[in-house]
Amino acid sequence: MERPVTEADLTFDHVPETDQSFENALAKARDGDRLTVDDAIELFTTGTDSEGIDRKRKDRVLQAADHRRAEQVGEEVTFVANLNNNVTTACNVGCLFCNFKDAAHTFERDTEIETAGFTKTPAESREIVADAVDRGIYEVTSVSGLHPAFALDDEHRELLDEHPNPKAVNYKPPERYDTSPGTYTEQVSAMSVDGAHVHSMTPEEAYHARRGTDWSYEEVYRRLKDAGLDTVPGTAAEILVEEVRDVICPGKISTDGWLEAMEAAANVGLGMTATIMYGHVENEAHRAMHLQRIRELQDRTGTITEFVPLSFIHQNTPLFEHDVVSGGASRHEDELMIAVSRLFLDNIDHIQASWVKYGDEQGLKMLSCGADDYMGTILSEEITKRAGGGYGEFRSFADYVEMIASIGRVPVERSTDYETRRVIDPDEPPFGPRLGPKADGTPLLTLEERDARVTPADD
Ligand SMILES: C[S@@+](CC[C@H](N)C(=O)[O-])C[C@H]1O[C@@H](n2cnc3c(N)ncnc32)[C@H](O)[C@@H]1O
Ligand SMILES: Nc1c(NC[C@H](O)[C@H](O)[C@H](O)CO)[nH]c(=O)[nH]c1=O
Ligand SMILES: N[C@@H](Cc1ccc(O)cc1)C(=O)O
Ligand code: SF4
Repeated sequence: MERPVTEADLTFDHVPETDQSFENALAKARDGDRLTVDDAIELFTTGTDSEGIDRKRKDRVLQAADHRRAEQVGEEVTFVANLNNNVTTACNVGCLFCNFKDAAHTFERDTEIETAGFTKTPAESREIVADAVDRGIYEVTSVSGLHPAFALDDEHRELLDEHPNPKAVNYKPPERYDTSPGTYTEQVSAMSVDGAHVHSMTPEEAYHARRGTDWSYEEVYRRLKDAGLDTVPGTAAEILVEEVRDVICPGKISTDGWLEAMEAAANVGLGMTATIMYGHVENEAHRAMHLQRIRELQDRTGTITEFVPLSFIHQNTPLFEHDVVSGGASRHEDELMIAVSRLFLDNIDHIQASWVKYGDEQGLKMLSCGADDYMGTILSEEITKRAGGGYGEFRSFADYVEMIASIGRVPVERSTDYETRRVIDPDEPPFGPRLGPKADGTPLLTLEERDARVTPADD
């Protein structure tokens, strides 16, 4: 049954209305012309001239995107041997789509409440990454809550300790907490084990890492790069339109702030991904405007290696629990999101299909709707799982090769920046990984499989 939508009620200035026609927009997409926001709205809605998604028109959009993918990047499907290591769930930003966070006061020493979350010290992060590097991974993705004790580095810590109003800058000293996350630079350098690629520090985290100072984002990212940061995850983007952010994440960095931080990361020579988190309160006009902001950013920087559509996982989130939304995107909307991203973002080579969000079967389908990257092994997942997603936390190279070969495409192991690639022959197991400092072709196993291997038999 449809749940009633509450009053906050979502009357938006931007609505999916255009002077364009679906057929014109599709013709432009097929010809490779640069699409406008109106064109994208027509493709997302399969025509604003009719209600709902028209299946036949949708299939034509997906075909155009699949065709563009083949022209632009060929038949290879890439993936990476990586680990997610999130440092802390402590966060007070209060995004209404998020259930990853735990209220920061539950982590304090003198509280009666037992926290449901976690914080890792830099030494703990290092151990987790070192163990995964031994298993063959070579990238660590690390995104975290904005723990009030986190500082960029020792100098930032001193400034925060001397700040006249620490509360105003969301700071409490590490002594107040059971476990201290240390500083961002300590965490980044701890995770750079044996040259593992560190993919971390979203614009929202970079904002936290300069709070209470007059440092530029360039200054922050430069220090992080010196500590071992390699690339930046373009999450925290959500929908880059203020009227949507006002509803789903009023406490978060603004659209302009996000763009400024990303441009600064690019200016100091860091590569990055970009994302959209869709399927909640936004409409097709917002999705199209978001794509335009990403395309303009890439025109200025050229440093975005891939675009990752993140389908909103609704089950355990405040937006769903408070009846602001009645669910996430439909399968048709998911497919159109991938396809229109491919057609609109003519300056970004790779579109990722996230199996964490879509599952294996639908993730695989996305590879024929415009996507050409199939994410990574990740070994651990907290954000989607806590939101109620149930598609698991690990894909082995054997799974990847089997799935990709089953749709007649070519499995390719890649580095995070796509600079290094290894084409895998599905007839030549074991499949690896092979690109990491300790990756020798031994298959990555689930922890259970690994334990079963090293535990001697009882009898
Ligand atoms: C959980 S945050 C962690 C990093 C940092 N706190 C930040 O906001 O950038 C990372 C991203 O996860 C995504 N995310 C969070 N909750 C989600 C949900 N319920 N469904 C889909 N994506 C979600 C959002 O795009 C968010 O920016
Ligand atoms: N799409 C999701 C990712 N993507 C991260 C990738 O695996 C990889 O780090 C990136 O391609 C850079 O090389 N990670 C998640 O945890 N959840 C996702 O939905
Ligand atoms: N997709 C991001 C990383 C990420 C995405 C979603 C998550 O839930 C967590 C992390 C990137 O590749 O840059
Ligand atoms: S999305 Fe990030 S900033 Fe927002 S509440 Fe979740 S962890 Fe905090």
